[in-house]
Amino acid sequence: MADTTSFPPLKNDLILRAARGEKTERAPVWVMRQAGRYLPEFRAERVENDFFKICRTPELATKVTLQPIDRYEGLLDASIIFSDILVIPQALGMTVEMVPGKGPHFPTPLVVPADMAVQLKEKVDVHKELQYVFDAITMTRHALNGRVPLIGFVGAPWTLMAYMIEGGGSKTLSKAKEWIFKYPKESHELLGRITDVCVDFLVGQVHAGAQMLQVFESWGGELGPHDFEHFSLPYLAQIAKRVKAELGDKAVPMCVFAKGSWYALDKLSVIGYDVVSLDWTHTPESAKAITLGRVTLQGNMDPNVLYGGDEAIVAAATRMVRGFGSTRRYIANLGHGILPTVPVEAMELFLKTVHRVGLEVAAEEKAAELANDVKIIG
Ligand SMILES: Cc1c2[nH]c(c1CCC(=O)O)Cc1[nH]c(c(CCC(=O)O)c1C)Cc1[nH]c(c(CCC(=O)O)c1C)Cc1[nH]c(c(C)c1CCC(=O)O)C2
Repeated sequence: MADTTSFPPLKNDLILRAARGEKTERAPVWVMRQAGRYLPEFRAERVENDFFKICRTPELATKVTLQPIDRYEGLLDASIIFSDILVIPQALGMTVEMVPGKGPHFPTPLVVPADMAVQLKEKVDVHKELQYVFDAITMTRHALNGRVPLIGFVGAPWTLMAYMIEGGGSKTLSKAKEWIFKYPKESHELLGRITDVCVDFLVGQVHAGAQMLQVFESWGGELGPHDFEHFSLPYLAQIAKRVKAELGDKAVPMCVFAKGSWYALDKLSVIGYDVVSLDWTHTPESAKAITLGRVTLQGNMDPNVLYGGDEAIVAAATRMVRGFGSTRRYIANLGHGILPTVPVEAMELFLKTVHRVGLEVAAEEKAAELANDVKIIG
């Protein structure tokens, strides 16, 4: 049994403090999909091993999780466990393949509600189906040696339901949407069943060593405001509340990323998450005005800026950190995952710029505070 009781002490807790709303010396930074195909060392690993084999082999998942931490030594303030949101449909009994160059593929997606009874397990024991993720988390926590915190994650119920019905990526999500409009009751049943697995899985990840959690509602923005409120938000809320209740004093900060759901930002800031991750359709000013310090904001540079050359990267990253502010309730990130063909140097420049500007802004804030104190005393 892996040791989940005595992890090495944490040397950099910036992201945890930022998530809890405590002051930080500078904005912490990490990048969604930071372990992945833009890294030559990851591509080399993929020549040897199938995607889900890496996920299921704790030694390999640990190795790949650490690749960006080692390459960008001192520049990343968090690691995220190497896995995929689609391990939950697998745990529910579905077959998912990762087709190189194409993405995920379900050979037998759910077509009509009656398929649920045939294809999905009534009860999922996450310790039986997903113990390999827990083992990877525990092993990675030890291997990280306290350098940065380790983030665990799940896909949100609507996004997972959509994959399970579409059978893979889709431009319109018309099959998944047909379900919510034609079979609303059965859709809620499916969302509820996925939610139960998400909750058990997140709780298990924390017991295994995850120090922060992120819920990916990658297809949130495919739903309009009304449907988001019915088919996404209640399940996101349930996940935060149930995970925190089950963990009690072991609870860790939780982050929600509902890509495209700009209209839901106010509601997302009151459903139990500590952090709301933003895509690039928000300005820092409007996001701050809507959330009013109730949550920490994370994000949100357009990942495509990393194709724009040095000047564009420095300009956009600077604008982002200056806009959000560096020392309170902010975690720097991209507005979605880093893309597979981004040059490794572009990522490095992004991280270095966030550090440099973050420290500058922190120093300016300090100087302004001092000036204010002098005024008050004087
Ligand atoms: C929607 C989604 C998926 N997976 C994920 C999401 C939510 C985030 C988002 O919206 O981008 C989440 C995810 N996927 C992966 C991670 C862990 C690695 C990390 O973030 O550093 C995480 C957090 C590895 C991965 N997941 C996948 C790869 C590439 C697979 C390969 O090597 O062939 C990696 C490194 C495959 C995957 N997995 C998925 C897709 C659509 C694809 C193919 C397209 C793509 O690569 O972006 C589903």
